Amino acid sequence: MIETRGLVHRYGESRAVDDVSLTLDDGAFVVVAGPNGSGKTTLVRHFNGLLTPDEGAVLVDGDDVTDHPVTARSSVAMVFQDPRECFVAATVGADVTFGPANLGLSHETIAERRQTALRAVRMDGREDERIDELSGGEQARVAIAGALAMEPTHLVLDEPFAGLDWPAREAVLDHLRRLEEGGTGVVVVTHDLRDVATAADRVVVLSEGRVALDGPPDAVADRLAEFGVRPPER
Ligand SMILES: Nc1ncnc2c1ncn2[C@@H]1O[C@H](COP(=O)(O)OP(=O)(O)OP(=O)(O)O)[C@@H](O)[C@H]1O
Repeated sequence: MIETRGLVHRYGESRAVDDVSLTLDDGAFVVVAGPNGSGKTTLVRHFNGLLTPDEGAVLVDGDDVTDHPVTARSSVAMVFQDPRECFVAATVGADVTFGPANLGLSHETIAERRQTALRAVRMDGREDERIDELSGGEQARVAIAGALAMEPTHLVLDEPFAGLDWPAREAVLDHLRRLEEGGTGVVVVTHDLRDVATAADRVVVLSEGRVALDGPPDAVADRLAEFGVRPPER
């Protein structure tokens, strides 16, 4: 479970996240939406301790992430908006293997995880390719595979569909749905609900750093446009 309590994040005088209290259950598919600059990225970067609260706290499974950053990072995997921020190795296979190898798993388990993760994003068979020679969409898929291979209790993806074509979106979304059914919490940042409406259990809409709407997609759908969020198609 990820919990924020009265979370405030400031950049200078301005409050990018302003008193946000949320509880995100394991096994839920939560969309964080809102207009540009509403604080989505800043909020989710607190979920695994990448940022430090100016006020309030963030807890992962009851532990304050500021005091337990290592636990937070192994429980909550993050895929950044710019996939190049995620990479730690030169080739596809080495990158996806890095996280599980650090967990001290057996070679067999690591290979299985790499295979499953790459298949989920339709990048299997491309282990030896250099990441810097891939297209933006392919890089995004490798970044997602790297997070999937960690088999975290929560997976947080910031605008994961931006560079992907439809087949890749569908493949990733299918895999996210399966993860959620298996008990993994999934958090997706987006400003277009059409990508995720069929999978989402809950939509949290931020406006100027505050929670403006919070509920199941159907319950919030009519008010999304007010906050610059593209509603799901019906
Ligand atoms: N490193 C930073 N330094 C100063 N201000 C920042 C920084 N990062 C973000 N901001 C500001 O904080 C506010 C929230 O930004 P944030 O990126 O969290 O919003 P967002 O909803 O994710 O936006 P987008 O949809 O454009 O990615 C914005 O006004 C932004 O300009």
